[in-house]
Amino acid sequence: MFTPAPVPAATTRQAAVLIVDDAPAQLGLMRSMMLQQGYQTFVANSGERALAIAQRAQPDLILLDIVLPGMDGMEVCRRLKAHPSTCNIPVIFMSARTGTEDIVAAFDIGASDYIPKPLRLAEVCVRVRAQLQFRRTSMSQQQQAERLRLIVDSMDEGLMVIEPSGRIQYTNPACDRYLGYAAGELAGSALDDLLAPSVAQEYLDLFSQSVRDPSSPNARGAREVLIRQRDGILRAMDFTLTPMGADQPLFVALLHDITHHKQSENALQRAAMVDPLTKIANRRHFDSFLDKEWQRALRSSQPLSLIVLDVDHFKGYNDSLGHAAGDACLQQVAMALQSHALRATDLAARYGGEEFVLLFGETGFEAACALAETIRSHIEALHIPNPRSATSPWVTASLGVATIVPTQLDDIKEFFVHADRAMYAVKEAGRNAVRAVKTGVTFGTIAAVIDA
Ligand SMILES: Nc1nc2c(ncn2[C@@H]2O[C@H](COP(=O)(O)OP(=O)(O)OP(=O)(O)O)[C@@H](O)[C@H]2O)c(=O)[nH]1
Repeated sequence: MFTPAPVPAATTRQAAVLIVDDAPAQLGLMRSMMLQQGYQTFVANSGERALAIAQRAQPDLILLDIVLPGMDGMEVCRRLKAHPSTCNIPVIFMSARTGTEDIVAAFDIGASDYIPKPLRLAEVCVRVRAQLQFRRTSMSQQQQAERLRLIVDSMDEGLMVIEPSGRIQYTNPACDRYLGYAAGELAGSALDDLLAPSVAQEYLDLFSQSVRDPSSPNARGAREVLIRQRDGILRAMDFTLTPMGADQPLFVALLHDITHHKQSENALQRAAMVDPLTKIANRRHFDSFLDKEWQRALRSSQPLSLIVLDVDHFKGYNDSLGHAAGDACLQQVAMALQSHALRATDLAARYGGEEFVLLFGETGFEAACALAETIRSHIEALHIPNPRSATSPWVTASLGVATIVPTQLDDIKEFFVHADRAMYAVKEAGRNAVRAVKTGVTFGTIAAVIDA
């Protein structure tokens, strides 16, 4: 009689085999052989029992006789394959029926192997071992695939698999979440449904270049893009693209949401442009705004007007009412100024201390003088008491206005100096008034000073 050598423990550890046969002698023989091989064994002498044990014990393999009392082996196999908890257990049939039809039918219902009876024990052993080995390999592949799926599903970064045509093949849950889509909804969409046409086209060019020449260094790329969410809102993302190197040319895009980063960057940028006390534009913002408007006026030959405004007797205000009241007063003045600079080409700013500036694009001399006078009377009408002022019981301001139609021969600093000088002239003349000057080569080299 054949006595197979036990298989090494490492390959048989914990492998459990269910043997199903209605002949007790056969069952006993098979069992001792499987035990000898180092397998854990379960036995059943009917189909019903086999199903119950399979469900409960979850063996790694079932050796199944076809001819059984009651439910036959074929039906047992059919039921095992129909049940989610037993469908992956390999079934090896053992039968004296060796006709082609029987064998084909067995494989058709999901058998993994078919051993003819009378059994040759050595053959049974190697077939069992081969099936267990195959199961172990495919289970570890499944586990690996499952682990990868879990990683991709739980990633915080969005992931997209894209075909060279720009068709999206797969998106992970983070990507769906970022863009507001249901699971699987994005599969089949085109990249240009999500990106601006020019950006999508750049990627399509990159895809075809990468397919033509996979070693091309440009086939990878990380950049900041705006991606359209399902609701149409654009979202800033870091988009990193990598060719997958699979049989089929595919690209993996990683999406990292930078909306918050962008928001704080924008907030920082805004903060850098705002005066912290009055919340209107600061000097730096004003200077760059003046530069831009100057260039625009140069191109359009439109007039540009600048008002320099200084609060009168403000030292006295602080000295009598305190620095905190002084701050509140500057805030009120700032709000009043802001309310007169409403167009996109206007800007009111705190230039420093109690000095403010206003720029009015496309605004001529008369309009600027009228505006300055409105602003002066607005501040006076705030009726902020200034007990130490020699000019008025209320807080007042002195305003200098300069208007220019700039040319290449004019100087932006000179323009500012003219407005500043006009303001100082008001101070010298008694404060709480407006003085205006037309300046620059267009109006003549001598500035015309006009009391408004
Ligand atoms: N409360 C407060 N005071 C400020 C601030 N910045 C500047 N000042 C004060 O503004 C005052 C300006 O005083 P001066 O430059 O002497 O001018 P003035 O008293 O307004 O006199 P005239 O300009 O000649 O009418 C100083 O006392 C500064 O301390 C500020 O942010 N808050």
